[in-house]
Amino acid sequence: MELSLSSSLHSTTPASFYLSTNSTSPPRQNLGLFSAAASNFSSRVLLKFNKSSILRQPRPVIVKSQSSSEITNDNDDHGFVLEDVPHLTSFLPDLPPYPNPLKYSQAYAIVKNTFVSPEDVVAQQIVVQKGSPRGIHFRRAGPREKVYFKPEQVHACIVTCGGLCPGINTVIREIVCGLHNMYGVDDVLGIQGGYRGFYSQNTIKLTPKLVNDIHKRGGTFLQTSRGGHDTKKIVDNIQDRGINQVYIIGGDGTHKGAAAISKEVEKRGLQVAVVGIPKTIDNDIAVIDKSFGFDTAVEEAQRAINAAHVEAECVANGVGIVKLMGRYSESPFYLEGQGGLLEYVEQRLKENGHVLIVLAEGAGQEYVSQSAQAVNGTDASGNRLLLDVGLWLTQEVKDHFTNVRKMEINLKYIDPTYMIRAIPSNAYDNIYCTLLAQSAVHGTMAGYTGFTVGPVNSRHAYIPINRVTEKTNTVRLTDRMWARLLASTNQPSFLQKCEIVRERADKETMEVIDDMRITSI
Ligand SMILES: Nc1ncnc2c1ncn2[C@@H]1O[C@H](COP(=O)(O)OP(=O)(O)O)[C@@H](O)[C@H]1O
Ligand SMILES: O=P(O)(O)OC[C@H]1O[C@](O)(COP(=O)(O)O)[C@@H](O)[C@@H]1O
Ligand SMILES: [Mg+2]
Repeated sequence: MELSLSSSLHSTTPASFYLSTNSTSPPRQNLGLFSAAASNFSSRVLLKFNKSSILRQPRPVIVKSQSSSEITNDNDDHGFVLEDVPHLTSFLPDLPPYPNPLKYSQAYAIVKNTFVSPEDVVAQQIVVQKGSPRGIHFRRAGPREKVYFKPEQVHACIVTCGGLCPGINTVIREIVCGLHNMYGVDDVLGIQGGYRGFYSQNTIKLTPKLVNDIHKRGGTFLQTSRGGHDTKKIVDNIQDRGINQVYIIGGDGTHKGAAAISKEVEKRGLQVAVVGIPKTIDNDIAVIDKSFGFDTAVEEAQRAINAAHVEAECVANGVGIVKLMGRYSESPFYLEGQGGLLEYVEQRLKENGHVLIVLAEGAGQEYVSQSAQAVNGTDASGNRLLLDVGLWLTQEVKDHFTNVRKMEINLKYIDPTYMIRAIPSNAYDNIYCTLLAQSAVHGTMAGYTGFTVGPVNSRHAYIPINRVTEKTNTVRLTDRMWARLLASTNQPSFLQKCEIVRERADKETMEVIDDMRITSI
């Protein structure tokens, strides 16, 4: 049995490490953690349903911000809440609807239920208790009977922002092909180089022929960038070019930018639908089950972990260290003394002859900054710049065993981070990306705007953008998911007693907050 001390790639994970008795098992994915906190709940825009009437109407009727007391007192709908997405008609009431041409498309010719019922919604929580409020729901994604764009009027554009992630090219391809094959839309523009590409780069006309094979390649066909979001310049450009559908592929930062664009579009009263398609290998986007590319990344990470494992077990006192991406890693750990990482590594070496450590790039930053030149900076998008915890840990482990313990070890450090995110997506992610892209196309054609798409409890939904930007998914060390990992790997938590008490207290506080929130729905 080998020790592998790992952090989660899925990092979602605030936790720094996990130990695995089987280094080939992939890190577990984060399954849609409930992310609403009482503090921002009352300020959220909610559409309360009268189920029998409002749902039948194709567009939202009442959108209002409700105080928690209003929510508590309304028992008519058994606590049913729809967190709706904006519709172009909410600020352009005279916009005419048209019959959806989809049923005339080759693909849908024999489909019985072509359109999603306007009454279909997706529940955010599917584990409920008898008598509990019905809770938050999102509109189900999919084609609608009425559309608010004639195909020949559509001037769409696609932009990709932030870090790379397997599957971006599949999403681009499927938006272009979906618009063309399902709706007969021919005018799709690629904005090159991220947000700044709107105002500083050439554009490229995207056709099904041009993008036909791009899903087989890693990266983004359109290039990407960090920083450079200038809402005014971007919307000026959208207006100047006559663009009326904007498909924005990116992570949390990109979605903040998309929200700003959508607001500005509404302020100017433009018929422009803005949709975000959530992307990140960090799998830390709130509400949705899992972000595309994550599955591919986990698979690829295993190759690095396996290699480190082979290297470690084939020598005496072999130590393998693998660093994976995951910016926010908040689980504290310590090196020295009783219960520390070094003591545990030694114990594993004595028991098994080798040890494997997998850590998140965001882990232990406070230690690295003590020994290295602190950068304390941010990248062009405002994300914290990280010091190399892998190199730091490598040095610490070497020093400890060579100089303090006088033990000979054989250490190999592998940093596969950019290799992992630069590969093409696997079959699972390709199917997922196709669904995301087609859902986005149906949503914008139906006139929805300021939304993002993604699976919620396995059903694709239209989610208000602010829901995915207001909070980042993290793995809570006090949740059963983390305990399952510890139970599977038999690793210690590396938390000191006081931290365990603090974590538990946080959990209890969170539970009280959750209770308050549920009561108030
Ligand atoms: N708060 C924000 N408001 C507007 N634009 C933002 C904001 N945060 C990030 N962006 C823009 O979104 C783009 C991508 O953000 P970044 O954080 O690099 O990647 P990701 O979207 O993958 O999280 C960048 O061009 C950045 O300027
Ligand atoms: O070196 P870069 O390009 O800034 O990317 C590093 C970061 O990008 C990521 O892969 C993804 O981050 P985003 O989803 O915010 O783009 C992080 O895991 C990592 O910290
Ligand atoms: Mg991000």
